[in-house]
Amino acid sequence: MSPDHAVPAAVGRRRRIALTGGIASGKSTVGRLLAGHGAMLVDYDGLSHEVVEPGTEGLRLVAETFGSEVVAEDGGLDRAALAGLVFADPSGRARLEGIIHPLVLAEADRREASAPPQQVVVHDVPLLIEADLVGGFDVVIVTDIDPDEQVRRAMERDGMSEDQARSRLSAQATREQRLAVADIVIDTSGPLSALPGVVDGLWERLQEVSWS
Ligand SMILES: CC(C)(COP(=O)(O)OP(=O)(O)OC[C@H]1O[C@@H](n2cnc3c(N)ncnc32)[C@H](O)[C@@H]1O)[C@@H](O)C(=O)NCCC(=O)NCCS
Ligand SMILES: Nc1ncnc2c1ncn2[C@@H]1O[C@H](COP(=O)(O)OP(=O)(O)OP(=O)(O)O)[C@@H](O)[C@H]1O
Repeated sequence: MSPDHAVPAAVGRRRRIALTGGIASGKSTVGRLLAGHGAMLVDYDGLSHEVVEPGTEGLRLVAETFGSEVVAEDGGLDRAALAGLVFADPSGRARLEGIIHPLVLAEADRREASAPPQQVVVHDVPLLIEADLVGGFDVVIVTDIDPDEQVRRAMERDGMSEDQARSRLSAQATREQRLAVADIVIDTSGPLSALPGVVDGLWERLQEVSWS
């Protein structure tokens, strides 16, 4: 955790925390550990998959926009085919985001609305900066590692080629842009085994926030 970033006094009823970071920077791992402490976790990547499941309006709109080549034989979304299109083409990516983001944001609101008033709600939002969502949260947590290590981890976790990993990275905000909006920075460059202890400290720090 960076000592340079003070946690601000928070506003609002529920304790709304944004957890962001670039691809394979460790967001989901930190999010799961926070959920283990009692936070409600709203996983935007997970929601972005749910809103295009077979039979959804989301999948219908994506197929209408990008054509049958992005629909797999089983009727589900061919995610690899769609990734190949949109990460090579910013205008295609903007069209996809125009379909997916409103659906994800509406569902995220619904999930949060089911939480009790004092609940800490952690929104795992990969594109917090890109989608201009920073202002809606009490605290912004950023998972941070060197971009070359992100590429290595994405390749190992997802079986991506280096080109594929780098094209996702270049579709995202820069490390500097993220650090500029962070209230709390979690350095995930260490071993995975060190992260539970780091998140224990993070949880304690969140208890000290003066929520109003
Ligand atoms: C193109 C798609 C089908 C590729 O699917 P795939 O299973 O390979 O990736 P998945 O959705 O699991 O995302 C993995 C990671 O890729 C990165 N990523 C995803 N979408 C984007 C995007 N539009 N811009 C930049 N990075 C992105 C994020 O770091 C994310 O954590 C998918 O990423 C997608 O639908 N993207 C648009 C929706 C979106 O913006 N999702 C981000 C969270 S709301
Ligand atoms: N110290 C560490 N902290 C977090 N993750 C680590 C660490 N060391 C290795 N990893 C690995 O890095 C990979 C990426 O982690 P994770 O899935 O949490 O990232 P993410 O930011 O949620 O990724 P994405 O946005 O692409 O879904 C995982 O395979 C994880 O096990």
